[in-house]
Amino acid sequence: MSPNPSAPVLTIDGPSGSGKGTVSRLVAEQLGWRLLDSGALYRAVGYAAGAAGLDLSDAEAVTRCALATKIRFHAAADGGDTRVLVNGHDATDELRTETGAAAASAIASIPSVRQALVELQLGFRKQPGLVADGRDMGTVIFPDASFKVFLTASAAERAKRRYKQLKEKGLTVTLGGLQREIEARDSRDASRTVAPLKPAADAVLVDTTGMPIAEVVAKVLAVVQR
Ligand SMILES: Nc1ncnc2c1ncn2[C@@H]1O[C@H](COP(=O)(O)OP(=O)(O)O)[C@@H](O)[C@H]1O
Ligand SMILES: Nc1ccn([C@H]2C[C@H](O)[C@@H](COP(=O)(O)OP(=O)(O)O)O2)c(=O)n1
Repeated sequence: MSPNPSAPVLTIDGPSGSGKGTVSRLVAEQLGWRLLDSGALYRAVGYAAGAAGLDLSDAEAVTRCALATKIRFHAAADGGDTRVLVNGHDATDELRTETGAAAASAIASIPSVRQALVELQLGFRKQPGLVADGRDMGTVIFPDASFKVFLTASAAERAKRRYKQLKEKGLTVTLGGLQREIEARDSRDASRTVAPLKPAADAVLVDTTGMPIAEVVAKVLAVVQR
């Protein structure tokens, strides 16, 4: 099936740990729509560039790498996290680390790398609809989306959520270290010149601090169903 520019799109943007991934997955399930985890694309390119020994600030080399990297999503056989295959290698676990996130954020500030990933992202737009999770879904990739949400939460709560999530995955992290990493990443994502992290003018803002996931999902579904 080819992309369908008339398929409805719900964009869910926001900073790290605001709940985009979790909420996008649940909302896509409820609506029966497809899902685009755009962060996983940037993580995959950062990973491929690192594996190839590239300097992550070398715009030309990383852009060539972004164009050449084969990224595939596969539903996990046990119903767990979707697996991400990078050039045929299941890199899901490496991609979810904070090192993977920092590499993604670094290469994501290169305009030609972002450009290299545009077509791929547009290709996810198919009937019956798409939930697109990221930083610039509502501002740059799908500016004509019918439904746009921007999730936020206090920096302290986002760091606590990420801490719990990574601990549960068995990773060694400290709360203070994570909070610093998340703040550095948010500040880089929000201050870059191309496609910075910011709400689209027509996005509905939802502050999820202290809000249970089910309530966030209900609020987002209400945006689509109103
Ligand atoms: N509203 C919420 N309240 C409590 N925990 C949440 C909430 N939203 C998400 N989480 C948890 O926080 C962690 C990070 O959420 P995630 O969806 O990966 O965020 P993002 O994609 O924005 O980085 C996950 O472990 C998730 O279960
Ligand atoms: N649409 C996107 C998605 C992610 N990025 C970059 C910036 C982010 O710090 C990294 C990782 O994004 P990801 O959504 O996977 O990270 P979080 O789950 O929010 O911590 O990729 C981006 O620049 N544009």
